Order: sequence, then structure tokens, then C-alpha cells
Amino acid sequence: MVNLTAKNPPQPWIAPAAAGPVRSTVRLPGSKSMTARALVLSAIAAGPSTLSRPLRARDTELMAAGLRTLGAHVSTVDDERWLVRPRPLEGPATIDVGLAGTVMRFLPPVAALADGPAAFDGDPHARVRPLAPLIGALRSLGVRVDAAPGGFLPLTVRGRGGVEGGEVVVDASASSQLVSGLLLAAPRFDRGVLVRHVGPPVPSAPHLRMTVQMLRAAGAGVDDSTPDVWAVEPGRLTGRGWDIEPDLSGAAPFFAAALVTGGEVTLLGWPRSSAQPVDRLRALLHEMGGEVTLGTDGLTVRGSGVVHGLAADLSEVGELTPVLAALATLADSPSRLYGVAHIRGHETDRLAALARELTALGADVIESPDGLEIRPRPLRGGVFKTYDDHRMAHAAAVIGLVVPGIELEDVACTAKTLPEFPALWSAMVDGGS
Ligand SMILES: O=C(O)C1=C[C@@H](OP(=O)(O)O)[C@@H](O)[C@H](O)C1
Ligand SMILES: C=C(OP(=O)(O)O)C(=O)O
Repeated sequence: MVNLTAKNPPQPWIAPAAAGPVRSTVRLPGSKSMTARALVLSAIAAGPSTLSRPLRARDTELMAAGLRTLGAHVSTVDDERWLVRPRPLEGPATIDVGLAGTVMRFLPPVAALADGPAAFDGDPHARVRPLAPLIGALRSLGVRVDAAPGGFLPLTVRGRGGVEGGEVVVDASASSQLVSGLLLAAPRFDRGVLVRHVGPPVPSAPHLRMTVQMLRAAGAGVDDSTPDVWAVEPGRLTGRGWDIEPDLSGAAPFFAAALVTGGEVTLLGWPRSSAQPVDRLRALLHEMGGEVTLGTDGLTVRGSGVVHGLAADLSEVGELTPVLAALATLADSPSRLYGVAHIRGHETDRLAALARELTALGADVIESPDGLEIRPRPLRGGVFKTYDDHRMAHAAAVIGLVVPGIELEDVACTAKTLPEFPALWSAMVDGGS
């Protein structure tokens, strides 16, 4: 089996151009966010759990490996069904977070429950991703954490076999994951937790709703009725079967392909009711000229071949910014994408990276503190740097459908959430499914 936990060497790739409208049916693996949460909740539950159709990618393999190192039994042998059997959590443990925000923010609170130290580190860029509010919150809950100055990786959580818990104030404006991490482990804290956010708005509200929804599904008592306050009661979580939905953010570039080529792409296996922000994506793609429909076979996006500009606050769906920015460069009118200052703390500073790389292809892009203004102009081929960011690669692939000669410096970074991306993309362009 391929070792997905390691960072792969750079793999240059020429984005395939579409000869005409793409018509394709794609089956994508499970949501990264749901897989990560299901793994954590299962590892701290009172009984065994299964994950059906999980995501096998670098981020989720690292999550599984981290939980295993802390003592849980996690079997990922079967692609369709992962098995988690909780066991006592223990150090010493060494945890590689790679470049995964989910691993670096969800596992330190779990490690605080372990008996013994857990050392965390990751890829070079992981050492600059925001973590200080989580470290501060853990410390104020009585957990000993040794961290680099400023509150970054590498760090060591010195678990003592339990966490008292209680009330904590965090500024989670840099990432919703800072709250999700505290909430997910909190049913195992002696007094549970009450997290109060103070600061500029927390981004990615749908991901916080997913955290609350999955905690409740595992049997936790959660109160999120007051804005910016979340309370999790202490209690036993039940082991259960988790059905993981296909990854909506991973589907975004495939849907974008329907828009730019005037084609039709169907994502198979989409549920009737979803924990992911499908209505928001539907509205955004509609404004850009696409039609999104939910049928018995899945979620279908149809494009007309004309892409319209978009003015949108993307704070709830920051992950979509790279693909929407790529669409904006191919639109018939200008776009303004805003509300996403926090994506400067993602896999790379996405606003700076998009401004630089899209400008190099000939687009007119103005970077603001919290977004991008994009005025479409004719684009040319050229080398596109991906900065280890899977979603930069997705953006370049979308443009490459209609602008010949887009060369990605590295497509291997897509292994973070979808190792099959290059193959699935080529199959879609070639008319396969
Ligand atoms: O909790 C999660 O699974 C995620 C939350 C979001 O993080 P931010 O709030 O840092 O944007 C999102 O962008 C990330 O890809 C996944
Ligand atoms: C921001 C992202 O990832 P992470 O979970 O590493 O924050 C992303 O996948 O777009």
C-alpha cells in the first residue's frame, strides 16, 4: 500500500485542456472533515465504531496514525470500511501533523487525556499555522503544554490521564478548528467544556455546525444556542457506524469544470440531507452561471459555457476560494471575493499565492487584506506554483481546461485530500467517468 503519511516529492503536471464540454459522472471519496471528526470521536468513545466510505488521503491517514500512536486501534486496511476500537490513551507518543489543520488542532486536546507526553510537529509550513489560541485554552484548562515561542509547532502536550475542563475563552478568528478541537475531546473532560469566542468573527460556521452535529450523533450533550458560545457536557460517547458523505470541497473543481466548459458533471452518492454547505455552493455556482440539481443519481452541475463574475463574502466557505478565484479569472465580469483574511493561515497564504500565480497567467488581481478583486483578461499558459496547497492545484487545473499550457509545478500536493486527483481529472477531461 502507498504510504500516504509521507510528503511526496514534487510532481510536475501539465493540466489537460478540454476539447469541448466535459460530461462526466464522478465518484469521490468521503469528506475530509467528516472523516477526521469520526476518527476522533470513535477513538474516545466507549465502544467500537466503523467509518463507511471514509477519505483515504494524507490528512486522514495522519489522523489515524496519530490516534494509533496515542493507543487507539484504528484499522484502515479496507478502503470502504475503517474500524476504530478505543483503548486507553497513553504517551509517550510522537505525532506528525503533516500540513493538516485538523490533525494539529484536533489531536492536542485528545493527547491531553492521555497518560504521558505527546510530541507534535509537522511540515515546515505547519509551524507557522495559527495554534496559539488552542495552546492557551489547553493551558487555562490545566493542561501542561511546552510550545515554541509565540505558540506554534513543535509542541509537547504533557497529558496526565485526564483533563478537568471547565470554562475557557478563545479568539478563534484565525480558524474554526481551534474551537472544534476543544469541543470534540470535551465529553471526556471531567467537567466538559464551555468555550466562549471573543474576537473578530469565527470563520467556517458550517464546520462548527458539523462538529456539533457529529458530537450529538455520538451521544454528547451540546448547547450551541448562544452565538459564539459552545458548551459540551461530560459523558460517555457511544461507538457507532459513521456514513461519510462525499467531499463537497473536493468536488468543487469538478463542478467548476462544468461551468467553464459548458458541460455537465454529476457527483455520485450525494445524500438527501448533508452536513456540508451544499446550499451555499449551489447559490455561488448559480450566481456564476451554473445550475445545481439534486437527483436520484447524485448532485449535478450544468454550465452554460459563460461564467459570470461573483461578489461574495466567503467567510463561511473559505476552502472554496481558490477554485472560485480561478472561475473568476474566466468570467465575463469582475469579481470581488472577501471575508477570507483567515485563509492566509491555510496551507499557504492563499490570498497572496492566488494573487501572485493568477497575475502571472495574465489576470488582473488586486489583493486586499481579506480578499481578492479579479478583473478577467485573456490568460496565457505558464508555470503555476502550488505552494504545497492542494486547492492551488485545483485552481490551476480549472484554468488549464480552457487555457492551454498551464504547468503545475507540483500536483503531488493533491494527496493531502484526494490522491486520485490527477487520474480522476484526466478521466473527466477524456470523457471517462
Ligand atoms: O474543521 C474542519 O474540518 C475544517 C474547517 C475549516 O478550517 P478554517 O476554519 O481554518 O478555515 C476548513 O477550511 C478546513 O479545510 C476544514
Ligand atoms: C484549509 C484546509 O485544510 P486544513 O484542514 O489543513 O486547514 C483545506 O483543506 O482547504
